[in-house]
This record gives sequence, structure tokens and C-alpha cells, in this order.
Amino acid sequence: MSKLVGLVGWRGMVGSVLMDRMEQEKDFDLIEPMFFSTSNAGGKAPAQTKNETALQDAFNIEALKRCEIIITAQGGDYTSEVFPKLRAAGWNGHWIDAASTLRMDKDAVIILDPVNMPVIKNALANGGKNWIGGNCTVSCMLMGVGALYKAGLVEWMSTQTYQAASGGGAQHMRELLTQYGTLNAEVRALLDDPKSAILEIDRKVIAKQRSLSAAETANFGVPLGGSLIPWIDKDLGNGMSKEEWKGMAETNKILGMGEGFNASAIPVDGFCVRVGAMRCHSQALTFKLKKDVPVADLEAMIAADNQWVKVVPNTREATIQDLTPVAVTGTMNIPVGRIRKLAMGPEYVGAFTIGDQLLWGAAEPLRRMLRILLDA
Ligand SMILES: NC(=O)C1=CN([C@@H]2O[C@H](COP(=O)(O)OP(=O)(O)OC[C@H]3O[C@@H](n4cnc5c(N)ncnc54)[C@H](OP(=O)(O)O)[C@@H]3O)[C@@H](O)[C@H]2O)C=CC1
Ligand SMILES: N[C@@H](CC(=O)OP(=O)(O)O)C(=O)O
Repeated sequence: MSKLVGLVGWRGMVGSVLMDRMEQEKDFDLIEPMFFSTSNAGGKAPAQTKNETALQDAFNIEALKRCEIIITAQGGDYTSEVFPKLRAAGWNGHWIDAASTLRMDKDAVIILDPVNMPVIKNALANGGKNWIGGNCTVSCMLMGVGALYKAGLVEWMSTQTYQAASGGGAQHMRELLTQYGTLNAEVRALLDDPKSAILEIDRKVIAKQRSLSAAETANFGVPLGGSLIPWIDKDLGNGMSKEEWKGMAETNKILGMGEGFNASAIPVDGFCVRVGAMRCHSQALTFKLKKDVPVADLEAMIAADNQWVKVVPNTREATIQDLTPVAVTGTMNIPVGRIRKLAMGPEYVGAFTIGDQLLWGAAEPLRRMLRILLDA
């Protein structure tokens, strides 16, 4: 008999991408899905439903307890409220979660199986039940250059990110596009006139950006369209943003190197920056390797690591065609390009990588974990 799998958060942005991928990979053929809602209990479950045709109340512990596996993309507040109650009520099922809430808990594994299948298998063998998706930037980075970590080559890594609006959620994407539209409208007549002065256009754009209303910047707090924001997530009070902290803490945890900032952890640090892209996170990486390895060897290792990573030749044409958010959005591909030795010395290597933060960054590791559990 198929396992009863509860789905919470399935109609949100991450949840919708998850549903699409589960459809594409025919995951629903293997499970008895039970759909939950925080807002519409008793409503009609989506088309993938089989026997459980009504939406269940996502706060009803007894209903949740019926599930052998629960997958949630509902968000951290939901996890904080429901997960402890569910475990306290004696539920012993598998909890697969997109939210960051439980990530650093001792009994939780950050799931990214093409990178850390041994960590997942080990936890499963030891009775692990809590499977948490990683931060999107970290997951996309490790899908691209995990090979260098697995080979034990990385002494340290610095990352400078270019993160898309989708990382903030659906309203942030809308806000970005609305701002672009507002700026375009402001100078439309001048743009239509080929003889107009570009500095006049520029003056009008900056004046408009600086005068956007609180409602027009409600989500990001400041304009993002035509600008950037070099701070993502909370201020940790030590000069670091929480998104930057996750780089080292989660990378090391995913790789099974312990809980983040221990003495043997690989240093990972840099700056996380929000840019006006829609749903792809890009990042420029600087590695200090433990030894001098030829670029061709590094490329070969990266290319052989998993079926989704694609090495982009370090040429102008290949880069501008294949190494952009526009090229990657909506695909499972993780291109890694601009791989070259840096001026600081033969152990210093640069690379640039991109991933769709809703696919590998959020939804895909969850459905893959479901498959691992179904196969176990
Ligand atoms: N956005 C991202 O990049 C990432 C997000 N995550 C995690 O996933 C969580 C969910 O993120 P995200 O999918 O962006 O959140 P959304 O806001 O898109 O969806 C969350 C929930 O909001 C409810 N909702 C209310 N109104 C609507 C509406 N008009 N359309 C769809 N859903 C609606 C739904 O719950 P209901 O059906 O019960 O009403 C839905 O499940 C985050 O909180 C985070 O923890 C993780 C990685 C990346
Ligand atoms: N913080 C990420 C999105 C996200 O949801 O991250 P996390 O799952 O680590 O909270 C971003 O804004 O791009």
C-alpha cells in the first residue's frame, strides 16, 4: 500500500514548484497524498489527490499524525508552531521541510543528496526523521562545485552572491517588476525620442527611485529595480548578515563536517547581495585550494560530479549565452563557468555559478528526499 504523505504549503511559490516537479517525476504515482491548508480546511484538494479529496486543517495534530511522511513548504512560522506539538504528541514520521527553522538542530540533516547522500544514509540508518532543505544559495553553490569539497581540495572559499528577488517570496518579485515598470513609465517619452539626452533620462530615473513611496518599497524596504541591496536576512550584530552566516554553517553541516563553526570547519565567507534578477541566485566564488591543480583537472572533476552541473567554457561568448539567470531560470541545470587561476597564486581559483533558487534551491531536494524514503 502507498505511504500516506502529507503536503503542507503546496500552493505557495516553493510549493507550486514542488508540485510541478512531483508531477513531472511521477512521484504522485507512488504515494497517497493528503493535502493540508492553513486557510481553507474542508476545501477541495488539488487534482493530484486520490482518496483524501478534502483539504485537511494544517494545524490539526491528529490529522497530521496519520501521515507517515510530511512535506512542508509552508514557512518557518508554521514549522515553529506545529512541529514541536506533533513530535510531543508522539508522531514518529518523517518531516521534510523547506524552512530554515530546524536546519541547525542536532537531529536534523540538511538534505542535498547529490552532494551528501552518505550523510543522509548514515542518518537514516541511525533513525533520523528530520530532513531539512538547505539555504538556496548554499545548495546551488554545492550542486555546482561540491566536487572540489568532496575531493578535500578546499582550504577556504569566499563567495559574493547576486541573489534574485524570489528569495524574499512572491511579493518581492512583484515589487521588483512594478518598480521596473514605474521607472520605465517615468522616462517613456524620452526613451521614445532617439534624440533625448541620456543624462536627462538618468536624472529622472534616480529622482523617481529616491521618491518611491513606502508602499512601492514595502517588501525590500528600499528600491531594488535599477539598484542592489548588499544585505540579506537578519543583522547578526557582528557585521555579518544571517545569509552570510549560513554560507559556512550550512556548507559544513551538509558535508558532514560538523555543526558549522567548529575548529575543523572549512572557512566560507563573503557578501550576499540582492539584485534585480527574478529567481536565479548567482555567485562569484574564490577558492584557496590546498594544492595547485590544473584548471582542466578542476573542470573535469566539476563536470563529472553530477548530471546537472555543466561546465561553461571560460570564453566571452559561452559565458554570456550560458551563464546568466535568463539562461538558467526554470531549468535544473547548474552551470559553472569563469573557472580560472587568479593572480594571487596557483592555488587561488575563481569560478561563477548559477542555480534556480526555487528548484535546486528549495523544491528539488525535498522531493528527492521523499524518493529516498520511499526507496528505503
Ligand atoms: N521563497 C524562497 O525562495 C524560499 C522559501 N523557502 C521556505 O519556504 C517557505 C514558503 O515560501 P514561499 O513559497 O515563497 O511562500 P508563499 O507565501 O508563496 O506561500 C506560503 C503559503 O501562503 C499561503 N498563501 C496565502 N495566500 C496565497 C496565495 N495567494 N497564493 C499562494 N499561497 C498563498 C499558502 O498557504 P495555505 O494554502 O495554507 O493558505 C502557502 O502555502 C518560506 O517561508 C521559507 O521557509 C525556502 C527556500 C527558498
Ligand atoms: N534567504 C534566501 C531565501 C530563503 O528562504 O533562505 P532560507 O531558506 O535560508 O531562509 C534569500 O533571500 O534569497
